[in-house]
Amino acid sequence: MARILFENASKRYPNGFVALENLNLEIKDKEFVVLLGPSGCGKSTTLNMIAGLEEVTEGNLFFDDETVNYTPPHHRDVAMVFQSYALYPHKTVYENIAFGLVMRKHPKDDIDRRVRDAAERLEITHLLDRRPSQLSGGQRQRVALGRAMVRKPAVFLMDEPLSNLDAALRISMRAEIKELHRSMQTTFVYVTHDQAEALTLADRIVVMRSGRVQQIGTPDEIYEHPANTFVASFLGNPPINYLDGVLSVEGGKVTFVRGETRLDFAPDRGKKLLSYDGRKVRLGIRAEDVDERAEAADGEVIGGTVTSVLPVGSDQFLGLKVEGQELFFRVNKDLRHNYGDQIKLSANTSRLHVFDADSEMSLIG
Ligand SMILES: Nc1ncnc2c1ncn2[C@@H]1O[C@H](COP(=O)(O)OP(=O)(O)OP(=O)(O)O)[C@@H](O)[C@H]1O
Repeated sequence: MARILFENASKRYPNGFVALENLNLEIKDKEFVVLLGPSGCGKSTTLNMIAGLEEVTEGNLFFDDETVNYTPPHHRDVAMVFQSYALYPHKTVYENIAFGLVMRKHPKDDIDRRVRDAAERLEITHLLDRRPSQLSGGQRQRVALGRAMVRKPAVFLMDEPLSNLDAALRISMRAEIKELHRSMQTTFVYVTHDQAEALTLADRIVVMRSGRVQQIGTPDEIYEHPANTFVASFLGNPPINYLDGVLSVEGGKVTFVRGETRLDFAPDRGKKLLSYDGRKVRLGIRAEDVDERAEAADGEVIGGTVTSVLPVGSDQFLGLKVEGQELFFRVNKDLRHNYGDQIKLSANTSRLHVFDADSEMSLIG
């Protein structure tokens, strides 16, 4: 059992740089939490603090009800898988997986049982006598996972474990990591800058920027209700589009206005905006939240000139110049468009996002 709790926790490196500021985060027992954010935002620092590789310089870190601020790594019951795999090159796969248990002086037959059990689950039994140099990247990654698995840790920490793999393997390994979490019934904390990885793996995602948490929530909450433009932009492919304009409220109807473009918010969205008449806002429209109908209703039309048509399998990315700004949408590939065409798309107004123009915080939560 392991619940992890950061309470007002900060990390100041010896050179004075504050890599993490006032983190308050509870990771529940058996939860799969993904720390997501751009390079340098403090993800690895947070993970290393859980592992005990970095000290908490302010605040507290608890495992269950005990402070572990000063508990050394080997007393924390955590196992960590790194991006680099960190395998011993001169040891066989078997010896690599067994290493942690040998160091802890486990009985030989127990070690053998655990190594073979992990190898079987990871489908690498036939590789047990090989050395790391004789393995593919995906196989090395499995060995690194096996080494962590045999320890049966209370907390499993992973720092970008898939980023050295090619795209196809990354997707299949994601499924394996998810299955591993299900079968191990252990707390997982996973670091990545890859939004797709976070959305597929996490029970909850912690979005970070410059050492500060931006939002904590389920993948759905983060995607559907981004707290600010940073979070909104970080998830979505192609990224969310923005148009700056003003809100107009008339007779209970809330409309976004920018030049000729007028979009009426669907009532459920609009009711949260009734007090914002005249407010300068940044409208967010996700790439997939448009469709093409013969007649888009008034208050739903996004019209513009086609600037690019990029097929991506069953869909296409469509560049559209709207009010002097280039927006990108994802539409069905069967829609035929050419560069320079004047077209009208219909916005799904129940899914529009709206942010304050200055603070960039969501106005609809
Ligand atoms: N030992 C250190 N001394 C000073 N600053 C450090 C040290 N280690 C990391 N930093 C800084 O702290 C910030 C956070 O680093 P961290 O490794 O946690 O980022 P990250 O989000 O994991 O990034 P990446 O995805 O690139 O690994 C960075 O700006 C980094 O330069």
